[in-house]
Amino acid sequence: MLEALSISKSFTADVRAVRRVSLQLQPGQIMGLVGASGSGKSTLLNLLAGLTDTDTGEVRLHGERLKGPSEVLVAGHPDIRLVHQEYQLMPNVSVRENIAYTIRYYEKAYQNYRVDQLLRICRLEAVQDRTPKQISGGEKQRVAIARAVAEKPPVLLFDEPFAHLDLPNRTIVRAMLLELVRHDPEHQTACLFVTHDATDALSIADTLGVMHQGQIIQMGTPRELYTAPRTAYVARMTGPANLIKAKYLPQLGLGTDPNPERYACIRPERIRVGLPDGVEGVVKAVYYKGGFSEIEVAMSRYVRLLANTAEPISEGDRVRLTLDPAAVVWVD
Ligand SMILES: Nc1ncnc2c1ncn2[C@@H]1O[C@H](COP(=O)(O)OP(=O)(O)OP(=O)(O)O)[C@@H](O)[C@H]1O
Repeated sequence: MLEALSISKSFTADVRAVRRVSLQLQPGQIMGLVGASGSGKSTLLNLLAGLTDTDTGEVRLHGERLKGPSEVLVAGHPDIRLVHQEYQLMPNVSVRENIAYTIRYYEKAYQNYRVDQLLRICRLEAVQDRTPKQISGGEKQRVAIARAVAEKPPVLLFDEPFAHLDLPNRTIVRAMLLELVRHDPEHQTACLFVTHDATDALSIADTLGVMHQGQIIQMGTPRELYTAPRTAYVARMTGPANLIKAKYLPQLGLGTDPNPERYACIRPERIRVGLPDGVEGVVKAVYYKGGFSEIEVAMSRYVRLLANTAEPISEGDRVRLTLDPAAVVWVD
């Protein structure tokens, strides 16, 4: 198990990149951390991997304190693999050799078996003899993951595994991570990844944390964070959200709060479109999403709402929206 006990890291007096972060990562668990650019995600990963010294607090692996780079000759720990955004592949050898390199001390027959298995899971069989220069960004990302998991490390850390990938590649990488982490009963890997986009995190993480200004401000299951965000920031980081001041709720057919400036969060899919008793508004924008359209509706001078509809709809149309009181979550 990998544990962070109130770890902090400052670069200068006013750049406190990570502030008193605590977490526990168990074997077989996939944890996602979502945060905006600069929220401290990469710094936290480096602290957890033993590649940066903590100022205060400690990281523990299997119950033992992880030494920082100032205390050891070679920074890091053999049981923890960190996959960077830059992939760090060896440029002049083939994909196959890149993957085999991490398990070069194993018997040849096992090496071949394991590399074949990873090439298959990561869908790299067709490009195995090419060098990294001759493959796409998505393929490079998959080689980097294959390399990291080859030796079945107990802890895998990923910096933005889905960044720079197109939709088909995101889907492949997502399925790969699940297969590699979950479907090997003998080697339960603990996996943590950071991302600025919660879409993938919501679908594969068992536990999701939201980072803001160096702190994890809320942690729970993806469903908990999506349906019960405690702050407006968590609501926005985990998906599309209507954040409406309490004073505007009565005009939308909802009860209000004693504090008129308090925000209510309502997810777009909780708003019904087109019921006869709804409140009327004017469609200002239509974003086609495939199975449905997200529409932006002006309800008054001060209130615009996002809602979803599968019906054909155009800018300028008048629509009626019905807000379910049970869908309101008060946030700070
Ligand atoms: N080596 C460094 N020296 C000084 N400041 C740093 C250093 N590394 C990071 N920072 C600062 O620490 C804060 C957190 O940076 P970090 O890279 O951890 O954020 P991040 O959430 O990973 O961002 P991104 O998503 O843009 O990669 C930022 O304000 C950054 O400018």
